[in-house]
Amino acid sequence: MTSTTRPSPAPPAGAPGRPADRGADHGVDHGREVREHPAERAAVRVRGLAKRYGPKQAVDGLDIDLATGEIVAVLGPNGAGKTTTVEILEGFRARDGGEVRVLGEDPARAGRAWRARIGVVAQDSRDQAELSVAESVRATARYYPAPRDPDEVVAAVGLTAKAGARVRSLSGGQRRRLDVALGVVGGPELLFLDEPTTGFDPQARRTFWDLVLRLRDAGTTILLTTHDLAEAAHLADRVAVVRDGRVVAEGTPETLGGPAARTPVVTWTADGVRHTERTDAPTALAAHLMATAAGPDGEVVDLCIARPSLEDVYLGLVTDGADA
Ligand SMILES: Nc1ncnc2c1ncn2[C@@H]1O[C@H](COP(=O)(O)OP(=O)(O)OP(=O)(O)O)[C@@H](O)[C@H]1O
Repeated sequence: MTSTTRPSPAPPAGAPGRPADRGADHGVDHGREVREHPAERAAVRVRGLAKRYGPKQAVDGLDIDLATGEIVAVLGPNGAGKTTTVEILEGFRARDGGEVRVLGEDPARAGRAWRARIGVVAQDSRDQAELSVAESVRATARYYPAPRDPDEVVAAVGLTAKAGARVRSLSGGQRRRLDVALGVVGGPELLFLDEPTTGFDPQARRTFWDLVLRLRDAGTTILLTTHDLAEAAHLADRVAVVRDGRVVAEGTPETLGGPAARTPVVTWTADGVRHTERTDAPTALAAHLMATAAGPDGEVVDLCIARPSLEDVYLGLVTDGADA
């Protein structure tokens, strides 16, 4: 990820409603299925986004949509163009080409009222180090017309015990939780979460996931970038895989990559050799192995039948030479 430090989202606006309708129609664009949403349900609509840094085409014709009230996880290898894309959607970076609508406006021209409707949890934020946790959250809440209760937000991210501690004294994971608190205290309609659980311990990560799902259930639209495939599988309604500056696959965590990518894999050991076979009939193969490859005790050694995980499918999509 690039190490740009973005300004905190700020100021006031008219209080927005937050419809929770998450339905969507479907269409086809550039040979890839793209979900089309009626304008009033589209929180984000991006077509043909392009951004170049010198000779590097960082974003190269990227299309993505988010319907109001859904969580979309953007996945992709280092340097794929995720952060650049997100920063353009947040209005913190200019684009070279393409159409972008975020909450109905072009981020390149949107003003303070629009900014107050989005929340940003960036990767790197180091301001407010001398304030306490509670002071920091209250100070940020004051920028917004309809903020959440700061104490409730501190509790929701599990920092009540640290409410009086100075920000600079927090551990890395605690600081990340505070970042999340600062991103959501304004009550955003659309929340950008950039690798939000980096440095969280497993329990804190679970607590955070619950918070994100509660925000989604209350109608918040969430764009999540993460390298944590378990996080994407747990949280996302849809995932989009970015490679070389464009979306090469998208779908639900259960259907990404299509049926072929989900073919079960049977592995077993015979005569000291590990075997792997992909088959749509794993039970029949297991029965065959039991009849032919079982040892004297009737066991097939280390027999395992598994459906490829989201991580397996993702790696197939982003590995060099993969047919995406
Ligand atoms: N400010 C910049 N100046 C020059 N090149 C940049 C700049 N920001 C990003 N790049 C380059 O653009 C490409 C896309 O970077 P970006 O940070 O968007 O990728 P990413 O998908 O977010 O990566 P990561 O997963 O590592 O965070 C990379 O090749 C990166 O080196």
